Amino acid sequence: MSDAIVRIEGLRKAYANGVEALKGVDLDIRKGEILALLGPNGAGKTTLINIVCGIVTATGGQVLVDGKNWLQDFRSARTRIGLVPQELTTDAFESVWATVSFSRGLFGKPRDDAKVEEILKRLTLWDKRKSEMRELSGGMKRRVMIAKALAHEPDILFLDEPTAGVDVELRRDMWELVRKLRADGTTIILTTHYIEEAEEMADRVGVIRKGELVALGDKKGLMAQLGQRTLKITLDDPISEVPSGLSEWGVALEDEGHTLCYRFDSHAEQTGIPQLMRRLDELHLGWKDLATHQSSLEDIFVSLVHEERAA
Ligand SMILES: Nc1ncnc2c1ncn2[C@@H]1O[C@H](COP(=O)(O)OP(=O)(O)OP(=O)(O)O)[C@@H](O)[C@H]1O
Repeated sequence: MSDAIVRIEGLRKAYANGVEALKGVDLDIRKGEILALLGPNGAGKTTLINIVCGIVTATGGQVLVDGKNWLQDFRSARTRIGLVPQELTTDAFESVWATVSFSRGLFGKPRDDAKVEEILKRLTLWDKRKSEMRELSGGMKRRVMIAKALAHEPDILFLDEPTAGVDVELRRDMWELVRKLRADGTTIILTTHYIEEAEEMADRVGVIRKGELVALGDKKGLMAQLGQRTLKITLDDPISEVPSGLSEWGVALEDEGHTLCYRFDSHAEQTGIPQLMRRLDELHLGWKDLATHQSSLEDIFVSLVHEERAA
């Protein structure tokens, strides 16, 4: 058994128009972690979140919140979960206080001014409590959305692209805030397009592509699992094309013929490097420098997205 607070099993969604947004996703979310779901536009991230939060109905599979089926035990699941949606959904003329306080009532929680005050202070919104939503900056509005999602005291928080279209400074601010929430014991699942965000924030990263979870792990684990190394061989003299004698290594030519690049799996028993170097000798290809490079999370993500385009 794992320590999953949310267990997603074989989750499927086919929309009425025939789009298969999720094709059987299995995912365990661990208590107290920050999990980032990365994926290109239309990968299925929002659909996944919306199903777990009860906004979209699944066409297959189930979600267990603390071991209980989320539909059979819907009220309890919904109380445990907070959602900050992608779109800002608030009444422009409502005050910050009313927006947050009202949201608490929606979940059947009794009025608790002390709790609302605590949440507003935690999100540095206390000074703005009387302001109408329309008077707030974009960053403040996002904070209110988080306060709203926290109003009924959930311990699992879903953030759907919390920093989309937000400037770098505000983004860092948001990261700080999310870290604080985690330190207070909240489990956080966020979706993002920004690899930097996933790298910076997440304990684990999942990559969703075309409705499937194609990778999952901590950053180092993912790099070890999916990352490749590249050996760059700087030649004495440039060449115009890769000699046929090197075809079995699948090397590429870069830097206007000055550099041969060989991608290899550093975990494989045989990297093929000694044989490649011998072949270079046989072909009388002189070289003056060798360097290896480990692919980053960004390289991995880009190659996964490329695979999608090619598919
Ligand atoms: N209500 C809907 N009806 C029909 N198709 C939908 C609906 N909502 C989403 N889709 C389709 O389902 C697929 C997954 O969309 P989803 O919004 O879950 O992706 P996403 O990964 O969140 O994308 P983005 O990063 O752009 O928000 C897309 O092809 C999308 O067009």
